[in-house]
Amino acid sequence: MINEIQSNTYAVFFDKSLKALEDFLETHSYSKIFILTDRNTGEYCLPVLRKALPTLTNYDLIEIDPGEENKNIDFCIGIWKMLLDFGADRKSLLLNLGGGVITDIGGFAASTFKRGIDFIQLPTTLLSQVDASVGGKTGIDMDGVKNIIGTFTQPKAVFINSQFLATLDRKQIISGFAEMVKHGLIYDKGYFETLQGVDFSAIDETYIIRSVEIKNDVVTKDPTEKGLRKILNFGHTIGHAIESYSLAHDSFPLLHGEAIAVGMICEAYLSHRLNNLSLNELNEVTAYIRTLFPAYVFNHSIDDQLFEYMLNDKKNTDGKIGFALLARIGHCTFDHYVERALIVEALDYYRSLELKTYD
Ligand SMILES: NC(=O)c1ccc[n+]([C@@H]2O[C@H](COP(=O)([O-])OP(=O)(O)OC[C@H]3O[C@@H](n4cnc5c(N)ncnc54)[C@H](O)[C@@H]3O)[C@@H](O)[C@H]2O)c1
Ligand SMILES: O=C(O)C(=O)C[C@@H](O)[C@H](O)[C@H](O)COP(=O)(O)O
Ligand SMILES: [Zn+2]
Repeated sequence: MINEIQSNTYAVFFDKSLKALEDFLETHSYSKIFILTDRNTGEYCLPVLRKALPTLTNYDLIEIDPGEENKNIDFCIGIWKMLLDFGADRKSLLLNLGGGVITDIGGFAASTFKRGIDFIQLPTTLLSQVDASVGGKTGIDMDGVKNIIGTFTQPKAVFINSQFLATLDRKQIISGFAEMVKHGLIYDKGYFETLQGVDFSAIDETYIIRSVEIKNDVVTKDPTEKGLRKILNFGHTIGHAIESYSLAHDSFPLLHGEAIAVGMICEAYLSHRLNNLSLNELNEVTAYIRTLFPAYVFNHSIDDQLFEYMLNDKKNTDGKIGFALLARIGHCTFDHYVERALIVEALDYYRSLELKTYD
C-alpha cells in the first residue's frame, strides 16, 4: 500500500515498491536524470532502486564520499561540475539517493545550478526519512559551521522506502530516532510516550509516517522559518555547537542525532528554567534520552568554542542566542533569547549527569 502526505507543493510517498516513483518519472518528461549517491548508498541502495525500477536505465551517476565532513562547497562544486560536464539543462532532474548529507547537499546543488533544477529526495537513513528529506531546507557547512550556506527550496517529491533501512547500523538508527523523539517532545506527547516502547531492530513505518506528519504540518504552515518552524530546531542551538566541536576535534565525531540528543537535554533544562517545563517533565526527558545515548564528555575549557558556534545560529537576533524551548512535553515555543550564564548552567546540568560514556 502506498501512503501519501501532501505538502504545499509536493507529496511525500511511503512506498516500498517505488511504484509511485516510477509513475512520477513517467508523468514528468525530464531531459536528463542524474542520481546522486555517496559510496555507501551507491553500494547498498542503488541496487535496490535499480531492481525496483528496471526501466530506469538512462541516467548519469554522481557519487561523492560519505560523511558530514564532505557536506561542503568542494563537494558541491564537484556535483555542479559533473552536472555541467554531463550536459544538465534546466529540464534535468537530480535524484538524491542517500541520508541527510546527500539530501541537503544535493538539494542545495540542484537549487542553485542554472538558478534551479528539479530534485527529488529518496532518503535512505532513518534520520533523512523522518526529518531531512522533508521541508526544503537545503545546504552545506562552512568553516565547521552547520548548514550556514543554503536555500529553502522544496523538492518535487519525496519517496520513502523503509526497506532501505535494512542495511543501516544501529548507531545510525538511534541517531535518526533522536529527531523522532524531538517530534514527540515539540508536538505530540502521546507520540513521545509511544516511542518509548519502540524496537530498534525494526522501526515500524507507522512511526516514520507520524514523524513526517508532524514535520510536514509545521513546515507547511511556515516554510521559510519566519516563526513556528523554529520549534523543529529544539535541541539544535546547543546540539549544532556540540556537533561542530566534535567534528573538528574527535576521531569518531558524534552523529547529528547524537549531538542533538545532548542539545535536547541542555535545552530541556533551559525550558525548565525559562519556559515553565516542570521539574518532573525535565527529569522524564533527561532520563529517557539518557537511556538512548551514552554521555558525551566535555568540560568548561571548550565553552568559549561552543559559544563561537552558537553565535552563528540562524535563530539569533542582534547577537542574542535564540532557542526554541518546551513549555511542556508536546508543546514548544520559540524566540527565547538566553544569556551566556544560563547557557553555561545548562551545559553544567548535562555535565553533572552521571551517564554511561561512549567507549
Ligand atoms: N534539511 C533538514 O531539514 C535536515 C534535518 C535533519 C538533519 N539534516 C542533516 O542531515 C545530516 C545527517 O543525515 P544522516 O544521519 O542521514 O547522515 P548521512 O547522510 O551522513 O548518512 C549516514 C551514513 O549512513 C550511510 N548510509 C545511508 N543510507 C544507508 C543505507 N540505507 N544503508 C547503509 N548505509 C547507509 C551514509 O553513507 C553515511 O555514511 C546532517 O548533515 C544534518 O545536518 C538536515
Ligand atoms: O527542518 C527544520 O526546520 C529543522 O530545523 C530540522 C532540523 O532537524 C535540521 O537539523 C535542520 O537542518 C537544522 O536547520 P538549521 O536551520 O538549524 O541549520
Ligand atoms: Zn536535526
